[in-house]
Amino acid sequence: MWRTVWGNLSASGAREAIVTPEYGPGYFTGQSCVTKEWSPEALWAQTLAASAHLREEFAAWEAGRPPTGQGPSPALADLPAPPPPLPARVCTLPTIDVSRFVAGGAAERASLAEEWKASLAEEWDAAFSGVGFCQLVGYESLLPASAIAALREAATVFFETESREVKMRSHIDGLLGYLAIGEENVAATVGAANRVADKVEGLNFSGYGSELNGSRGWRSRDPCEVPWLEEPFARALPERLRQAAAEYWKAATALMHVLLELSALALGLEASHFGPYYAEPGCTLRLAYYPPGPGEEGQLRYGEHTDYEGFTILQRPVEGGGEGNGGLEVQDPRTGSWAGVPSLPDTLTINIGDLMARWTNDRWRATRHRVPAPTAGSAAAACGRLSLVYFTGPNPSMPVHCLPSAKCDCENPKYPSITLEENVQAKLLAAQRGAADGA
Ligand SMILES: O=C(O)CCC(=O)C(=O)O
Ligand SMILES: [Fe+2]
Repeated sequence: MWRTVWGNLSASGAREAIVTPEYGPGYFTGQSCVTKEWSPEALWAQTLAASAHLREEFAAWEAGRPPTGQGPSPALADLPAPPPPLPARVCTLPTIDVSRFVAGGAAERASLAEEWKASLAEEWDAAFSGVGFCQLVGYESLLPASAIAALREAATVFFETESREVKMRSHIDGLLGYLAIGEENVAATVGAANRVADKVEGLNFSGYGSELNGSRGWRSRDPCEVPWLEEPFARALPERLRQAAAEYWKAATALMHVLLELSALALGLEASHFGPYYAEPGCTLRLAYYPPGPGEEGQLRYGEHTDYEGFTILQRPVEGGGEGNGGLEVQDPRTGSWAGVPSLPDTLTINIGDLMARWTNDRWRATRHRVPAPTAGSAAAACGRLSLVYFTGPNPSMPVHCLPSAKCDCENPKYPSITLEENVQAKLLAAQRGAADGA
């Protein structure tokens, strides 16, 4: 957990010095974490060399005494420039094959060999306790390639050929429905707003309204129905896209329920543990279209962030993960360096959101990720990129607190209970504040 030991290091341009038991001390600037390009060793050396005061604060923190909050330290003005950023790397995530697990219904899953299930559950737990991401294969019996292809095709036609006027018929409030370029600066949700808003267009389908757009609650009485199907913003979409999104929603929801059973087993809980929380789940399907071109100086396709909810089911185009190709990158939380994540055909990427990290008492990790701009003139910059992002989450108004599992150290919960709605709203407010001060 990050701890602030001393705020307002204004002499160095940093706002906070932070110390973590795992990664050592470092600095946050007003807009982004400069520590992310520094190795823990370099940070440690720089910090200690730069400020005797900070050293005292760190010692106080280690000894359990409160920080003095005094400052600024003149020595910090002389901080040497950080070392150059580490080159981006390509990282391979654990690949998990769920074909046997998803093949039948709950009864078939219950009859699978316990040893085999335990080993699958262990892989699942290890992926999310480690990097916080995995690549999923063998899911097609629930989310068939045809549902993916139909939605990719209809969404590509929408984003690439419809006029702004047609798109804006589905615009609501910049949160649900259509989002134009310039409406999101997602890095503001982690206090690292970029100078220029993200170069992305979006189409968000959600089962819930929110206070922010004046309509709260589950939109459908029947949880098997697609809750947003009759909403005016969905009705305003080309019919082929509305239907393709509805088919994808149903299939991805079915996959989510089975992955929740696997998650429960992985955390040492009854397979059905998550059922009541997900009867009217707080899911959002986000279609994200990143137009061609490198963007402006300082502009990303989608800035660094963690997802807000349970786990995310991400369907990406096939991409190599190389530097400058404008695809997904994840951050190594120990060093802050970024690595591209290749995407192979018939593979989904699954990652943990904040709420699930909190629900597991931080056993599972919500890892920062981003989509940088492609290099100017590259083949990647010549094409648009489409992702189908299904954010899964429990009923937005059901409080979640540390899961009753020894694996989550439930005797020592780190956080009070919270609802999905509160968590998401806190992030949105942070984003608004960050966007106002930052970008
Ligand atoms: O487009 C991608 O690969 C990632 C999108 C993403 O991280 C998100 O929508 O939260
Ligand atoms: Fe994300």
